[in-house]
Amino acid sequence: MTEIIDGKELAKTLDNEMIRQVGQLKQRGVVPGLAVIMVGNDAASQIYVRNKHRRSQKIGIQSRDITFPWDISETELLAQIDDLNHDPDIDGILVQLPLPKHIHAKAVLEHISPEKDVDGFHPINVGRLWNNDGKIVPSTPYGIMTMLDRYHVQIAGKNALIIGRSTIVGRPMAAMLLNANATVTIAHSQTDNLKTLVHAADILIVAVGISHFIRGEDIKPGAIVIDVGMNRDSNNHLTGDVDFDSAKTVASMITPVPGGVGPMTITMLMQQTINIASRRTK
Ligand SMILES: Nc1nc(=O)c2c([nH]1)NC[C@@H]1CN(c3ccc(C(=O)N[C@@H](CCC(=O)O)C(=O)O)cc3)C=[N+]21
Ligand SMILES: [Mg+2]
Repeated sequence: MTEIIDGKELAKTLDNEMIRQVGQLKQRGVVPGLAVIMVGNDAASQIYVRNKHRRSQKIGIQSRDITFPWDISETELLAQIDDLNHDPDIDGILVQLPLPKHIHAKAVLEHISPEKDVDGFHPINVGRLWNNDGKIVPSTPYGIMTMLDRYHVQIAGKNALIIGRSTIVGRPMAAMLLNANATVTIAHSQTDNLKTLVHAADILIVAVGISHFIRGEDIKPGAIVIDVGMNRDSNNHLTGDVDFDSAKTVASMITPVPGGVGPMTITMLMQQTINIASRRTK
């Protein structure tokens, strides 16, 4: 029987665990604070920021949304980050991506204090993760690791294939699976013989941004399939990188889209804000 990994349901379970954690912090006088900076008014980003705000309120995290017009200068944006870096009420700072072309995203991300970099995109946190000493790590792969853990997937010794090498999913996913003792392969658009690699994968993570890129016939029977894709079809419905219906008949466990990886990304953002707050000393 194929098991559906229900990210939405697991997110609810973890919300309740976080509500308790926040309650304990409040007894110490600590309220976790998350600042989300959005530049411009991209519709998809607005929905995502609103979801984060709602989830924060449910859990008891103080969330501060800061929106700037599309034409804000890089200097102004950096000044806002300086303020938040020094604000004792703020534990986590997230700058919603993508940023406008005239702003150097790399300079902005590197300006965030590594101790408040709740996305885990700062080079210090990237280095810590690859040293198997991660303190704050990217939320999407962390959410995937949490799903694998809570569904009791054995990772050590398994062939894990990640398709996609982005800095927000593929690369940190590889580091986390390596840290968990998988044998890790990263495939990408230049990879030869992808079909052979996919057929050998016990754990398959697909993050390519192409609807139905992987089908049931591609997969090793019994594989665990994690779909990171969030594509919009012609009816504006969300579709994954995996053809769920055919893959479901071959995989032993599989994540749906929506309701799989997406809800867990926000969950891990919240969890890490709480983790940072719990390290406060005063
Ligand atoms: N600095 C930064 N950090 C991010 O983590 C970040 C970002 N910028 N920019 C945009 C993307 C996108 N992203 C999503 C997270 C969760 C869902 C999510 O909850 N999806 C649900 C519902 C989606 C729906 O129905 O529209 C699901 O998959 O079931 C979606 C999108 C985080 N991002
Ligand atoms: Mg740019």
